[in-house]
Formats: sequence, C-alpha cells, structure tokens
Amino acid sequence: MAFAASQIVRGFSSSAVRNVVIKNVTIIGGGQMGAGIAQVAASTGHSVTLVDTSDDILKKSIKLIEGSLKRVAKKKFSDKPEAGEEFIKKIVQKVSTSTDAESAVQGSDLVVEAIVENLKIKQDLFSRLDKLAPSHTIFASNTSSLSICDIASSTNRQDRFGGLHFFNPVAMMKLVEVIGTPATSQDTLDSLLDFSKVLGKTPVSCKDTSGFIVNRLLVPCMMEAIRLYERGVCTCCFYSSFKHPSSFSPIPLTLLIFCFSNLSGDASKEDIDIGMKLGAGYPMGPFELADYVGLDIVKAVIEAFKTKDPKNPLFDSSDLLNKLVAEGKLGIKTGEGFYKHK
Ligand SMILES: CCCCCCCCCCCCCC(=O)CC(=O)SCCNC(=O)CCNC(=O)[C@H](O)C(C)(C)COP(=O)(O)OP(=O)(O)OC[C@H]1O[C@@H](n2cnc3c(N)ncnc32)[C@H](O)[C@@H]1OP(=O)(O)O
Ligand SMILES: NC(=O)C1=CN([C@@H]2O[C@H](COP(=O)(O)OP(=O)(O)OC[C@H]3O[C@@H](n4cnc5c(N)ncnc54)[C@H](O)[C@@H]3O)[C@@H](O)[C@H]2O)C=CC1
Repeated sequence: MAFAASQIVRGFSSSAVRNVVIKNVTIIGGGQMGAGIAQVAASTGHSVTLVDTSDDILKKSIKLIEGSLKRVAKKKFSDKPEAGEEFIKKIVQKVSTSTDAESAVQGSDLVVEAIVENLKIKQDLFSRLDKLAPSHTIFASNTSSLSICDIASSTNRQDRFGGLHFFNPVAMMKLVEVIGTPATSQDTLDSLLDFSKVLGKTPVSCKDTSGFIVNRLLVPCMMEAIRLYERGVCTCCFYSSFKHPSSFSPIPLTLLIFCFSNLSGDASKEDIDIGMKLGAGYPMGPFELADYVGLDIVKAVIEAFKTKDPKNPLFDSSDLLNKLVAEGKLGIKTGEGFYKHK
C-alpha cells in the first residue's frame, strides 16, 4: 500500500456531479470495517475523517489501524524499523476523528457508511447527512445484506448513492463489490469503481440483490455448516480430506449427498472447519470465519436475507447462533463465539 496519487478527476461537464475529485473521505463507523476502510483510504493519500459515537471507540479504531499498519510495515520495512514507524505515523496523520457526523460530511467528496447492520439506523443516518453534505458528495454503504435502494430511499440523492462493499480484513482482501441501484447514475458508479482501484482493490459490479455476489454464496454455506453442526455430522465425508490433506481434491458429490442424508453421531465444528479448509481450499472454515466477521453481523445478515426471501429454508434462523448472540458471544471481538479466543 504505497502512497499513491489519489485524485479521481472525472471528465469536465456542466454537471457538478461529473467533476468528482475524491480527496476527502468521511467514514461513518469505526469498527472493524470502518477502521479498515479508513486505513486503506489514508494509505492511498486521501484525507480521512472517521466518525463514531464516542471518543473511546475512536481511540480503539486508531489502535486497530495502527495494529494492522504494523503488520504491513513489518513486511515492507523489515530491515528499516524507523522507516516503518515513519510510514505508520504518516498514514495515521491522514485520519482525523469525530463524533459529529453532521459536521464531518461538510467537506467530504465521499461518505462511506460502515455502522451497525440495521436498515432503520442506516436510513436515519443518511437522511440526516443528506441535508448537510455538499451536493456533489457521493454516499455509499458498506452493508453486507441490506438493499442499497432501501437505504438510499431516505435521501434526496439517489443518483449519487451506491454500495461499496469491502471484505474483512480490508487491508488484505482485494475485492470491492460496487453496487448500483436503478437510480444510481453512471457517473457515480464510475467514481466508485475508480475509487476502489485507487485504493488498490479489484472492483466488481453488482446489482442490488440480496448479498450481492459473494455473500449470496457464502451465507447459505455458513447456514448449512451451522445446521450440520447443530444436528450432527457424518464424519466419513471428510475422510478423504484427512487422508490426503495436501491434495485438496473435492469430495465427490454422490458421497456428499449420501452423507448429508445419513446424518448421525456428534457434530464437530472443528471437523467442519478442517473439512472446508483442507477439502475445499478456504483459508478459514465457516465457524472460524463467522467468529472473525462477528456473530452479531452474521445474525443480522441472515435476518435481512430472510426478510427479502421468507420462504427460503436456507435462511432459517439458527437457535445456536441466536443463543450465542444473546449471551454476547460475538466471536473474536468479545473473546468468545463458536470458539474461545485468547
Ligand atoms: C467456508 C465458507 C463459509 C463461510 C461463511 C462465513 C460467514 C458468512 C457471513 C457473512 C457476513 C458478512 C461478511 C461480509 O459482508 C463480507 C466479508 O468480509 S466475508 C469475509 C471475507 N474474509 C475472508 O474470507 C478472510 C479469510 N481469511 C484469510 O484470508 C486469512 O485467514 C487472513 C488474511 C485473514 C489471515 O491469514 P492467515 O494466514 O490465516 O493468518 P496470518 O495471521 O498468518 O496472516 C497472513 C498474512 O496476512 C497479514 N495480515 C493478516 N491480517 C491482517 C490485517 N488485518 N492487516 C494487515 N495485515 C494482515 C499478516 O501479517 C500475514 O502477513 P505475512 O507476510 O504472511 O506475515
Ligand atoms: N464484519 C465484517 O466482516 C463485515 C461487515 N460488513 C458490514 O459493515 C458494517 C459494519 O460492520 P463491522 O465493522 O463489522 O461492525 P462493528 O460492530 O465492528 O462496527 C460498527 C461501528 O459503528 C458504530 N456505530 C453504530 N451506529 C453508529 C452511528 N449511528 N453513527 C456512528 N457510528 C455508529 C459502532 O459504535 C461501531 O464502532 C455492517 O453494515 C456490516 O454488515 C461488511 C463487510 C464485512
């Protein structure tokens, strides 16, 4: 992540919106995603204002950014620790913090929202910001599962509203899904695509459908994994993966179907995770990844999918997931989720 020219200068035209120069970025929500987005935006030369509800939270956001930058600097400046320190300092200086979202958007070219996954709260936020942000400012949501159209409907700038869906951890994951609604202008989409590239990411364009591309495929897999665990799993379907861990050969479909229809014995989340890592080549198994993402987020995502597609059994809720969230066991961020974390 080198400091790069960060300006996106669009073709000149009579419309103010077409001349979008994304220099100043406001990120609302300083949790794991907002802090990550702030980090990559600052690392690519943007001036960033990070907003959250309290100074204590914002201090933790800056710590998250510093922690991630330390890992980057360790590689980039392995033999020059002082240069590494300077690199971190320069990037962190590009991030200012605020608890006042309304003022923070006033000089902003782009607002990226990464707050709690709740439609009403996101709509309330954007509706307030819409009244104060300059007319050229583009609004984007990092939602995992809510409709961009539904969120944008709270504003009077639906042509300048899109989805900008980053992946966790933002510093490492190369993909950004850029989502347009029927009302999003081509200029806005182009600006969001260009911005993603300036951040060093690879953008893909998505329609505003539940889960866009990646979560539409990941979430059913997650829910099937939880159900497998809740009702017991037939361990023989992972046998070939254990016997030949380096081969990564896919389990034959017929064997999988046989095993899924003959469930018996104790479930093991560890075995499911090993199965998906060694048998399907994922870097993390579903339970590890759910703990990494946050179980509150996973629950909110499933509920949003269910709201849009109520008859689909893939999105039926899970008693176990609901219980863990009710107990405050949200994964790595609280020290316990499906697993205990140090
Ligand atoms: C199995 C499929 C089903 C899963 C379903 C899951 C849940 C579905 C619900 C979705 C809810 C909503 C989520 C969403 O909207 C979208 C998402 O973001 S989905 C999550 C996407 N993310 C992933 O899939 C992450 C997968 N994991 C990885 O890629 C790696 O494990 C990871 C890069 C996180 C860590 O790598 P690993 O080798 O495991 O560990 P190391 O600690 O050794 O790190 C390797 C390397 O990377 C550097 N690094 C790691 N984290 C950071 C960081 N935050 N900042 C900077 N650098 C980082 C680290 O320093 C190491 O560098 P080296 O040079 O190798 O030393
Ligand atoms: N966790 C993940 O892996 C991913 C999450 N997302 C999405 O990103 C968004 C944020 O997720 P996380 O960062 O994981 O959540 P998080 O819980 O880590 O952070 C959310 C932050 O928003 C703050 N916040 C809540 N309401 C606010 C408001 N009205 N104004 C200002 N700040 C407010 C909270 O204090 C918190 O710090 C969600 O929409 C989620 O679905 C998207 C991709 C991956």
